[in-house]
Formats: sequence, C-alpha cells, structure tokens
Amino acid sequence: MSGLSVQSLCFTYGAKQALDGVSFDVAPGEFCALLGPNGAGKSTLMSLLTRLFTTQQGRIRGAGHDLARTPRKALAQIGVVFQQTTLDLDLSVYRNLSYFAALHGISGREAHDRIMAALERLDMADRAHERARDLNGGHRRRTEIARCLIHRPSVLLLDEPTVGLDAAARRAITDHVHDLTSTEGLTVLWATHLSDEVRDSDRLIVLHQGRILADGNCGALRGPTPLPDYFLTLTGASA
Ligand SMILES: Nc1ncnc2c1ncn2[C@@H]1O[C@H](COP(=O)(O)OP(=O)(O)OP(=O)(O)O)[C@@H](O)[C@H]1O
Repeated sequence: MSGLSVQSLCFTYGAKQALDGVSFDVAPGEFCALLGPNGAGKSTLMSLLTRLFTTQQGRIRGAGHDLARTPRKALAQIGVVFQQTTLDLDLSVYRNLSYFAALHGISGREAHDRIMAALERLDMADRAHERARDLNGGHRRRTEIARCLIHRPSVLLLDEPTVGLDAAARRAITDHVHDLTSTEGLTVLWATHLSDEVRDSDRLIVLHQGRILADGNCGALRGPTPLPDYFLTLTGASA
C-alpha cells in the first residue's frame, strides 16, 4: 500500500529496549498522531523512519517502497520535520528553501515556483526574504514545514514540531498540517506528548515504553473521557 507501513519494529540501545514489536499502517491522506510520554520511543521510531538509524528488526515501507531495500525511492516520498530546528539561521527563508531544492536537484524556475507555492501554503510568502534568525519560533517551524514540501513527498513525518511554541503558534501549525492531509492527500505521522494537539477525528496511536497501547480513531478510543485523562490512565502516569 502507499502511505506508511511499519511492521514488527524492534530497536535496542545496548540492553535498553526502546521499541518492542511496533506495527501500524497509516493510510494515504490520514493524519495519525503518535502520542507518548517522554521516553516512549517516539524519536527512536522517527529516526528509523527517516533512516538516521538502521532497522535492527522489522520492516518499514514509505509510499509502497521498502526503506531498507530501496531507500532512495522511499526517502524521496518522505518529508521530515525534526524536533530540533535544522534551518540555517543566517540565510533568508527563501534561501533555506532554495538550498534544499538544490539538494534535490530542483533549480531555476521550477525551484522558484515550488518554493513560493510551499510558502504560500504555509502563509509565509510575505516573509520569504526575512532572515530565519529574525523569525519567531512559530514562523521558523512553518518555514521548515514549507521546506519539507518542496520535493513533493506523499508522507510527512513530524517529530514534536510544536516544542517550545506558544498556544497560538501550536494551533496554527496543527491547523496547517491537518489542512495538508485534507487538501493535498498527504499522509502525516505527528509525534507529540501533548494530548491537546490531537483531534477526535484523528487516528491516534498511543506509544508507551516502546509498545503500542492503543490504536484507532481518537474520539472512539477516548469515548466520554477527556483525552488527557484517557492518556494518563492508559500510560499509568499521574497528573
Ligand atoms: N542513545 C541512547 N542510548 C540509550 N538509551 C537511549 C538512547 N536514546 C534513547 N534512549 C532510551 O530509549 C527510550 C526511548 O527514547 P526516545 O528518545 O525514542 O523516546 P521519546 O518518546 O522520543 O521521548 P521524548 O519525548 O523525551 O523525546 C528511552 O527510555 C530513552 O531513555
């Protein structure tokens, strides 16, 4: 299938088991929130999905391509926003995106058109020539999301993309990314430890201590229980 497919993924750091038999599929156009407390294994999973780490056990397919067997094809279909910002703060928004476009072999008019379309998509076109250092945290994040659209991936991976942002910026970014699933059909895996970023209509996967504790429609899973309470009860944490 296209979208994202993870089968029986296990990963250890020495004796520490960070992921223990993780399996799930995200359908094309689906927004899937991967909700887990600190240490759940979210970043480890993201590192495997982006091939920063090599899979020890299990299988990953991105847009139908096996990440271990055909990594270039799989990675060409994947856009990533890492937890830590990876913008060059001394370059303008536009230059950050054009550098990324060049890395993907996209140049000239084609690069310009894609950059402006991506910036417009994130309501960032009027800031194209501002220096990244001069942007607030929310606008830096939007720039990174625009950048990961340049090579036209079908799957977006976002690892706690709202860390350190205020409530309004977090809302703007979650709205933008939800919009990308409904209007562009992008498949999204959104890792977070913040339950208020998850909507009832989202697919929800709860990860804890390297294992999936729940997987399904968020509203159906939580029922009448507020999501923070459902999440805390499931993970055995105290408020
Ligand atoms: N390099 C490492 N060496 C040893 N253990 C590690 C290493 N990196 C992560 N771990 C452990 O693996 C487990 C999963 O960590 P991971 O960073 O993937 O969780 P996370 O859900 O992303 O947490 P956070 O929300 O704090 O970023 C944790 O118990 C963590 O302590």
